[in-house]
Amino acid sequence: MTTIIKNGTIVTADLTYKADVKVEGGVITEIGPNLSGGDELDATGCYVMPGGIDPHVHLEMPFMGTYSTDDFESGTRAGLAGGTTMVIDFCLPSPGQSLLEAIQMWDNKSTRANCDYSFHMAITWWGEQVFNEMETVVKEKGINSFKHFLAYKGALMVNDDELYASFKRCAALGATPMVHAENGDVIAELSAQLLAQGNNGPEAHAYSRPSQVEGEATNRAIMIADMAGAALYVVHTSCEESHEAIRRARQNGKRVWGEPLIQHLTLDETEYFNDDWDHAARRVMSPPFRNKQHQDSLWAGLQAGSLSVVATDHCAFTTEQKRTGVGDFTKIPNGTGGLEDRMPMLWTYGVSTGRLTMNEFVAVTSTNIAKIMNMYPKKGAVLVGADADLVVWDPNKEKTISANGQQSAIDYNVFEGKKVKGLPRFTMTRGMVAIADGEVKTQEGHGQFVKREPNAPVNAALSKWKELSAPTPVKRTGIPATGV
Ligand SMILES: NC(=O)NCCC(=O)O
Ligand SMILES: [Zn+2]
Ligand SMILES: [Zn+2]
Repeated sequence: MTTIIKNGTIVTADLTYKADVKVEGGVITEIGPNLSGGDELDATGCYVMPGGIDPHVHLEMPFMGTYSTDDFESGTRAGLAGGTTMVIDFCLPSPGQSLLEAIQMWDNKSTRANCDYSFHMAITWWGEQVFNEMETVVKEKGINSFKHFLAYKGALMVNDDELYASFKRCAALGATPMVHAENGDVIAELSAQLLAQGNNGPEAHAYSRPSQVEGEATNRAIMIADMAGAALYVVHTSCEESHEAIRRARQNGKRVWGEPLIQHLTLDETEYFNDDWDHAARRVMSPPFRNKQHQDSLWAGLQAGSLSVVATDHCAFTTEQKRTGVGDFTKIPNGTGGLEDRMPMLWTYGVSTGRLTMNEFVAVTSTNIAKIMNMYPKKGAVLVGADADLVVWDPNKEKTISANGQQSAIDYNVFEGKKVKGLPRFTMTRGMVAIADGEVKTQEGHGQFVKREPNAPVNAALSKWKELSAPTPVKRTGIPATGV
């Protein structure tokens, strides 16, 4: 089947120009003026951009005694409705479980995906088996990124010795370690203290995770990665302290990326002070929403390039699930939604306000992610030969975000009432039109797993540099005799 996207303006991470796009067999086969010979999609007045890639989602995630409600079907449908054409989920082995067995479980869940997807592997425990299986995960399973939690003590958290060992293994395999950077020990202490003082509402979740716990853990992870010779991807960077550590590291030549979430960019801590318990609990996530100064820092980081991508950490729980934590904030399942709204929210609050150019928008929602995760230009590009994961973006289309009519399976939306201007006219996943003028035409199971090779250019450059600058013995001529 041949489709021509006609009369649009192509916007990539570095170019803006008028051209038509021909799509055949799921890939882009021609770009140029006046193309014909297929079904036509009218892109008059629209921008034709690489579809969004969300590098951080948790679909049907087993967490805090339950499962996140959006699964690979509803989650990817929500993504497509908002212009996102690929997601990367986290494969989470339970303690002691084989990494390969966990991949099998994630493979089973993801067969329902409506768009392409990939996995990061989480390192949730450490031992010889994990060390050995990491090689198979990279070389045979096509996963080149490994996530480490410094928070969630007693559950997903790993200690510094495990972190250093795993980071070294990642470096040796040409893979990228990732980190959820919050100091889990301090959070556990603060949480117990708050509960003992009668502070048990959702606002105490924010009190228990001040920005210092994030700044400390980010800096620690950066330094440990540097000593291990590994690059580092810091997920959900939410505050100036964490951004500062990332900014400093990058200025010093360290290969570190920071990932703010659309929620942290546009929602703030006052949400937790709402006197409706449900309203506040629905917004409980880690790290919590911050104040305006932290938000300004994140926006500035996207502008300056010290922060690289925008994600959602989509991990959606229903109100019923959130209510598990009535009387004890530590039991409120952590996570919020955002897959459907990331692109329109970032366009409205970023591009339309002049904080980001359109090209920067494409970079942080798609191209930078494809490059860091080593799947560019198959993904994240409008180029001949690239997958036809495209969004025809109408900058004049408007809506007010509401849980009513959303694709996500949960019963509320943390962006409820926000007015957005800039929405998909068409979203195309590997050549298939999944969204057409608001009409959802997704096909369950259309999504395919995207294998990602190790040794991305930056990882390869870093390992060469680390090899050249490794400690070497000094060649001496005059060595005194021993035992004299
Ligand atoms: N972020 C969050 O609160 N939930 C999802 C799991 C994680 O990424 O920490
Ligand atoms: Zn996290
Ligand atoms: Zn997450």
